[in-house]
Amino acid sequence: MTILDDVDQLTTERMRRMSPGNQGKLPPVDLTGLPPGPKWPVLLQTAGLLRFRHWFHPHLRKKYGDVFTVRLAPGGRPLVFFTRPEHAKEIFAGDPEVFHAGKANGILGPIMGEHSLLLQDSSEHKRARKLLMPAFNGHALREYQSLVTEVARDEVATWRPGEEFRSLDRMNRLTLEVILRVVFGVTDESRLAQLRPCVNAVVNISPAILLGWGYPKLQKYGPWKRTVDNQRLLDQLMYAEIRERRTASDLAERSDVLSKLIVQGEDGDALSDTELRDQLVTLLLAGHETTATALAWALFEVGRSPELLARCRQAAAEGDDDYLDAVMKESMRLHPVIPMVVRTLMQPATIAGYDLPKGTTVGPSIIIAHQREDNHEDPDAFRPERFLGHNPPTNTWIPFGGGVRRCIGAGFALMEGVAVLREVFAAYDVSAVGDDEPKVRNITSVPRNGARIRVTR
Ligand code: HEM
Repeated sequence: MTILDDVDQLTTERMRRMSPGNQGKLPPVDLTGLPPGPKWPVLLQTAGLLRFRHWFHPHLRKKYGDVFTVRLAPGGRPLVFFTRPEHAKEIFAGDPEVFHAGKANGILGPIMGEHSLLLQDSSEHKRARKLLMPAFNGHALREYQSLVTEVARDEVATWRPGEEFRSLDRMNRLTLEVILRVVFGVTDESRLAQLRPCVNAVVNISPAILLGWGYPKLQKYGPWKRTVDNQRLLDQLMYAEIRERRTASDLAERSDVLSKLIVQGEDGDALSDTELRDQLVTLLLAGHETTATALAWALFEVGRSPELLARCRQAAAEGDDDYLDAVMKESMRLHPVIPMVVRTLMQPATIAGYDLPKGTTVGPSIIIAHQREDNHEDPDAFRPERFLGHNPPTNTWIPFGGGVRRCIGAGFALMEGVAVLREVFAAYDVSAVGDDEPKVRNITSVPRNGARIRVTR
C-alpha cells in the first residue's frame, strides 16, 4: 500500500466512523420542572436559535427572565440558557465528568476527527489539553509574535490608499495565512499554494455540506463529492507535512505550533500522526474565522469614530499594545463571535436552583452576558477604556467560554489581534463605510456587509 492509499483509507474510515448517524445517541430527557420557555413548535424554536439568535436571546430573556429553556429539533431536546454571571460560574466550574462539551460538537466529527480537542471529554480531553497547552502558553505566544507581525505586514502592504473593501474578507485571508504559517508551520511555497484553496474550501461548512455528513450516500454526488475529494487532498497534504516535520533537522528551533506539539511529545506521551492531524484541523476551524471576525468588527468600530482612530494610531506609533488589546476585547464584547457555549449533563445537576435531569444541555448566553446593563455600563457603546487597567468582573465577559474548556487559543487570538491592529494603524487611517449588523454564519456571527472600511493615509 502506498502512503497515498494509506491516507485515503484513513479519510474514508474517519468520515464513516464520525458520521452523525454512527455517533452514540443521548438518552431521552424528562421535561418536567425545566425552566420556562416558548411553547412554539420545535422547528420554529430551532430556527429562532440558529438563524435569528440576536433577536431571540434578548426576546426570551425579556419574556421568561434570567433562565429559560429552548427546545431543539430533532426530537425537542431541551437547551437551558443562563444569563447571570454566578450561573455561568456554576456551569464553567462543573465537574468535567458530568458537564460534557464534546457531545454538542459531534456534528463536526467527520472533518475534525475523534481526537479533536473540541470533541473529546473526560480523561481523553484532559490528556489532549495537557499535550496542547505548552504550545499556547505565554512563552510560546511570544515566539509566534514576529511571524504573525510579518504576515500582517505583508497583508497590509497589498492595500492601496483610498481603497474601500470588506475588511472581513481581508482579515479572513490574513488569519488563514497565520494558521498555515504559524500554526501548521508550512514554509514550502508550493505546498502553501496547494493548501490555500484546499483549506479555504474546508472551512466553508454550509448547512448543505453538513447534510452530506449526516447522509454518507450523498457523498457520491455533486457538492458533497467535491467536499470529500477536497478533504482527501487536505489530509494528503497534512500527513505529508507531519511526516516530513518529524524528521526535520531544525525541529527543536522552529517556532510553529505543529513543531512544538511534536517536540513536546518526545519526552514521553506523544501525539500520533492521526492525533496531530485532528488537532491541526481543529485549530484551523476554531481559530481562523473567529479571529478574522473579531478583527473586522474592531476595524469597523474604530473607523466609526475619529477620536478612537486617533487613539489607535497613537497606540500603534508608541507601541501601546494595552490599548490595542482593549480594542480587541471590546470588539468581542459588543459583537460576540460565538453566541453561546454549551455542556450536556451526563448526570442530574442543580444550576441556579433548578434540578436538571441527565441529558439536558445547558449553557451561558454570551450575547446576553455582554449586553446586560448590570454587567457593562452603557452596553451598546464601543468603549475600549472598559478594559484598560482592570478586567471586568468574572464571567461578565466570556467570549472565549470558561472553565476547563475555555478557548485554548484565547491568548493566541489576542496576540494576533494586537499585532494586526498595530500594523494597520501604523500605516493607515480607517473609516467605516455604511452600516453593519451581525448575521448568523453557521456557528459564528459575522458582520452582514463584511464590515466595509476605506483606508487612507
Ligand atoms: C476571537 C477569536 C476566538 C474566539 C471568539 C474563540 C471562542 C471560543 C469558544 C467560545 C470556545 C468554547 C469554549 C467553551 O466551551 O467554554 C473555544 C474553544 C476552542 N478554541 Fe477558540 N476562539 C477564538 C480563537 C481561537 C484560536 C486562535 C484558536 C487556535 C489557534 C482556537 C482554538 C480553540 C480550541 C482548540 C477550542 C476547544 C477547547 C477545548 O474544548 O478544550 N480558538 N473558542
